[in-house]
Amino acid sequence: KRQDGSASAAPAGGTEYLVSTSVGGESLNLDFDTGSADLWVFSSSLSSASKKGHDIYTASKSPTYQALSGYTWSITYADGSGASGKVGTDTVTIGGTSVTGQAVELATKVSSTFVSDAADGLVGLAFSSINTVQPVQQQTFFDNAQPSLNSPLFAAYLPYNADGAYDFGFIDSSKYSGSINYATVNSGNGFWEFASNSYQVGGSTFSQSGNTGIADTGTTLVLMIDDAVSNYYASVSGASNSATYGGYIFPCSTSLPSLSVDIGGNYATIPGSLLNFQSIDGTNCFGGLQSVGGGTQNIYGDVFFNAYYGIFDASVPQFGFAAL
Ligand SMILES: CC[C@H](C)[C@H](NC(=O)[C@H](C)NC(=O)[C@@H](CCSC)NC[C@@H](N)Cc1ccccc1)C(=O)O
Repeated sequence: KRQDGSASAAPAGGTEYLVSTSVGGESLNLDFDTGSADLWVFSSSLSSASKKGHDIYTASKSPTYQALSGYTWSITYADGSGASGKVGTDTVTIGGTSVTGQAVELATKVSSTFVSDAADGLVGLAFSSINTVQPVQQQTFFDNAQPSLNSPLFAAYLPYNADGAYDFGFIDSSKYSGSINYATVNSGNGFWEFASNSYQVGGSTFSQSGNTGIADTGTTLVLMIDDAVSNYYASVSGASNSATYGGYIFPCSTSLPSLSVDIGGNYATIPGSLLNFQSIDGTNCFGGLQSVGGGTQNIYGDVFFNAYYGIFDASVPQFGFAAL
């Protein structure tokens, strides 16, 4: 099948990776998000204030756009951000993979964080069961593309501070080293979710039995339960949980321990060097591991993918990971 392809993902300000995507022949920089299932774009229907700094999709300029009249969407994300609007279909092309009749969700409202964010919208790559379109739920780009791919999978290559890629339909052996470990995915909540029963800080092992992990390329950091976060920073000299900065900070000169997380029975190890997210003021730095806020779902975001090539395989479904 000829639709396999790779799309380049550029790091935007260190907080996300954006992929240049063609929607009805119009080019937009979209955030590929394995933690949600709506493909939505900044549209001409937004207020001019909301459009500021963004590429905009104008349905009337696309010869292939078809309105789905009366259809709406509305999404809320874990960080409190959200967007809503109307729906149509159009041809969406990502790298070498093209889907005709893809549901394209036109934002008529976006929350303030999206206005200031670099992305011109999101491509949801979680399971279509959590797509928010009403009255008829729509399929993700990946679900629509699957029949034309060699294998029903895509892979995320998101190296630190360097251009990455999303590979559709194939696993690129030049993008990782060693072997791939796989975890069985439970798609019951609509996520690429798997068992994550323990973790290691430096050489110490801690249990979090019954907890899960979610592979979420749309989340910047690694977000874990409070116990894991406090156990980690207990071994970071000078660390403190800052209300001002909304998370753990520490002296930038501190060397950080590695963090290993159990993914379906195998550990993935994130080196300490990747867990210093960014400098706040030259003296203190903000950690790449922060609290998920509650519940038993850990979110393994871009900081995880900075260390591992992630394989999202719908055939089982399963999540594979291999060291970069
Ligand atoms: C409060 C919202 C809860 C979390 C839930 N929403 C979700 O789970 C949505 C689909 N997913 C998300 O909020 C998270 C995964 C949460 S795991 C429980 N991923 C998507 C997020 N990274 C997208 C994003 C990208 C860039 C900037 C901001 C946000 C719901 O609608 O009920």
